[in-house]
Amino acid sequence: MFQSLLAKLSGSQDGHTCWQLIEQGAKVIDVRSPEEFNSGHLPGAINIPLANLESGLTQVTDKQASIVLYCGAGIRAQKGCDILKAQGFNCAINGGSLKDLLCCQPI
Ligand SMILES: O=S(=O)([O-])[S-]
Repeated sequence: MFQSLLAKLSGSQDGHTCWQLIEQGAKVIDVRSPEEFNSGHLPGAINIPLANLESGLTQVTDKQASIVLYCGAGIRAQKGCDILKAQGFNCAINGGSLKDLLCCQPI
């Protein structure tokens, strides 16, 4: 509940929009810590902790690529979006929290 509220306040996209993008091939970046990532993450997500994002995004070279970032409640994901947009990745969106994304994962 608290995480969902934080996700809304962080400016994250709704989960269904995120899943549509993911199904269309968007890159999925989990900006949480490796410990958080290892305790559960979205299938296909890559882990680039927020602190490493500026230098760590070597897997994505196409600046027009859709990128969905998520974290625990959307705050770090929003910061990550801001970092990527400053680098010219204009299609980066805040997917909010892992929990919210899992809740609306298409079957
Ligand atoms: O939203 S958060 O995972 O940075 S607390």
